[in-house]
Parts: sequence; structure tokens; C-alpha cells
Amino acid sequence: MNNSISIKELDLKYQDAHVLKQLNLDIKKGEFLVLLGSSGCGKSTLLNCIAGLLDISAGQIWINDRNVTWEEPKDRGIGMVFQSYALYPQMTVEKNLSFGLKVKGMGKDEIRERVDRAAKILQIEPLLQRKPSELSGGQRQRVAIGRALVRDVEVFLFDEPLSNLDAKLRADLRVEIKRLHQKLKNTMVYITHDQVEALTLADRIAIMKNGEIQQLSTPADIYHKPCNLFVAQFIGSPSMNLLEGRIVGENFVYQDYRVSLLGYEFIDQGNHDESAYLGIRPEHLALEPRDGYVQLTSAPIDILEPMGDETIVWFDFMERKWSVKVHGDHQLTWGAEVDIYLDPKKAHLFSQQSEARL
Ligand SMILES: Nc1ncnc2c1ncn2[C@@H]1O[C@H](COP(=O)(O)OP(=O)(O)OP(=O)(O)O)[C@@H](O)[C@H]1O
Repeated sequence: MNNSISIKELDLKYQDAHVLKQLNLDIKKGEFLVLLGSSGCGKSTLLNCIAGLLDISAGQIWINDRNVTWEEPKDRGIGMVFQSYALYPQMTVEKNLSFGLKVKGMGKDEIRERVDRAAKILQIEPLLQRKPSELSGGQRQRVAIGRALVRDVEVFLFDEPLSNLDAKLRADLRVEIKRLHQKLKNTMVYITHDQVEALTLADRIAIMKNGEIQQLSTPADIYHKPCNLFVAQFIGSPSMNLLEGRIVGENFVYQDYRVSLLGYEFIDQGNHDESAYLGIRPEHLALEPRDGYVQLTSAPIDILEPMGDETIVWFDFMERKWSVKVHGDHQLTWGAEVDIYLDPKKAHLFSQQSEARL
């Protein structure tokens, strides 16, 4: 089998809450899988089930072709890194790294070899004799990763490992985790709230909502072909703009206007003449006519958000707030009337009834 982790019909209930619902998920060997979803959707619960830290209500968990559903966490061949570093404060970095191995009865030479190797990979060699209180947040998190690394496991589980760090450090450590994965090629399952982390790190992303996986796909697929309205709105910042209307022939019709959908790849050709949402990302709108674009409307600029390389332009349209992403060097003023054009080839269509992609 090519799967490193197989989750079959996993169900987990707390007294009154059904947190994971008949969840199936296959994670390939060597894959970097990111679990993404809003707070409370069940990401940590799922990770803790894989780790063996929670008793499940029903289903099975397989790791490397072994049914580990009822195995102890220590026997599952996994290393876990949490948001809080959970280092022993009274021990040096070296002791923090070696402690677990010593408890297991591993020989001194092997322990030294593994600690040295992990310290080298994570570039914490000069810090080995320091205590956690003498380290920065980023250094502490590296030690926490090191502790999983010395165990020489095939599967790493990360629960928001970077969320306690400031933005710059997060970005640095994100690159290091990516490098680590490329070097070690272990299976990694990684929880985050941060879509940039998800999009940049993942081979595949599983988007969760209310204990169910909504879409499991590559970052590109999730971004360009979201399977439903929830995924479409969850990924992308600002969120995808939405227009309510109907599909009539090759057109999307709203009020007295129509947008030609020529070139749109319908998943289901039978879905014409149906109430739908047209979704368009802020980067697929423009303030000037372009090849293949159609004019959507004219509106006064409500708010400008300059972000350096780009500016977000907000305006009101059809009782919703809309946003357009333009180059940062665009000269714009609040309140000025602008024409807004959209690229129909980049539009997304969703059924109003089922919210599924059409
Ligand atoms: N011990 C518990 N008893 C009862 N309900 C719980 C318990 N632990 C978690 N829950 C509930 O289970 C749901 C899923 O929680 P979980 O921590 O898995 O979410 P999450 O997606 O990881 O959220 P976050 O991103 O905020 O960490 C939440 O509604 C939470 O309130």
C-alpha cells in the first residue's frame, strides 16, 4: 500500500457533541498534508486521534499498514509537535532532546548521534547547553521539532506549531519546515489556521467544516477549483466576491444584466437555468478594460487598503461588499467612481440550492 495513514469511518463524540463524522482520509507515504478549517471544526481532535491521545467512538486508524486503533501513542511510530513548546524548563536543550530516548533505554552513543544530527538539521548546535528560558520563541519551537526528530519516526504530527510566533519568525520557520520535509521525506500532517501556511507547505490540503472533510486536493485545485461555496469563501483573502443570479444558456443573468459564460467549464452540463452564485476572486477583477474582460458595473470607491505591492479597493455592489486587487502603484482616491471589469474565464459558479460547484 502507498498510504502512510488511513483513517476509516472515524467517528468521535463527546457527551453532546458529534465532533468527527464518519471521516475517511488516506495520507500517502511522504506526503505533507495540511488540515485547514475554522476554529472548532475538529482538526486537533482528528490529529489527537491519529496520535492515540483520544479514544474514538467508531472506525479504524491504520499507520504504515498496521491497524493502530487501540495501540498506545508511544507504539504508533509518530512524533508530535504542539503549539506550546512543552519543553522541560529545568533541562538544557541537549537534555530536552535526549530525555525521551534515555527513558526508552537507548545507548549513549546512539543518543549522542541522534541529538547531534537533529541539532545540525535544525541549526541549534550552539544552543545545546542553554535552558529553554534562554531561548527565543523560534528557537524553542525548533527544539520542540528536534524532540520529534530524534525519535526517528516516519510520521510527524504538527498542531499549529508556528502560531505563537511573530509574523517574521513564522515565515522563516515555515520555510525551514518545508526544507525539513524535502530533506527527510517523512509523512507530515500539519494543522493550521493560516491559509498562506497551508498553501505554501502542503502537497494536499484537507479543508474541514463541522467534523467533515469538504475538499481534499492540491493547493492549486483548492484555489482554482473549490468544490463548494464554503471552500471558495474559506480560501483566498479577501474572500471571493459573490453575485446572486441565474444561469440562462451561456449567460449568468442578474437583474437586467448578463455576463457571458462562454469558456466556463461546467462540471455538470445539465445545470443550466438554475439559481446560482457567480464567484470571482478580487485578483480577477480589474479597474480597466482588458482582453476578454467584461464590464460588471461602475461604483464609487468605498475604502482603499494600500498593502505595498498591491492595493485592495472596496466598493458596494448588489448589497454586498466587493473587493478588487490592483497593483500598489495604481493612483486612486476614495470616493472616485471607477469602472469594474471581470474575467469570465476565471469565474466560479455554485448552485444556490446545494452550494456545490457547477
Ligand atoms: N474534551 C472535550 N469535551 C467536549 N467537547 C470538546 C472537547 N474537546 C473539544 N471539544 C469540542 O470539539 C470540537 C472540535 O474541537 P477541536 O479542538 O478539534 O477543533 P479545532 O478545529 O482544532 O479548533 P481550533 O482551531 O480552535 O484548535 C469543538 O466544538 C470543541 O468545543
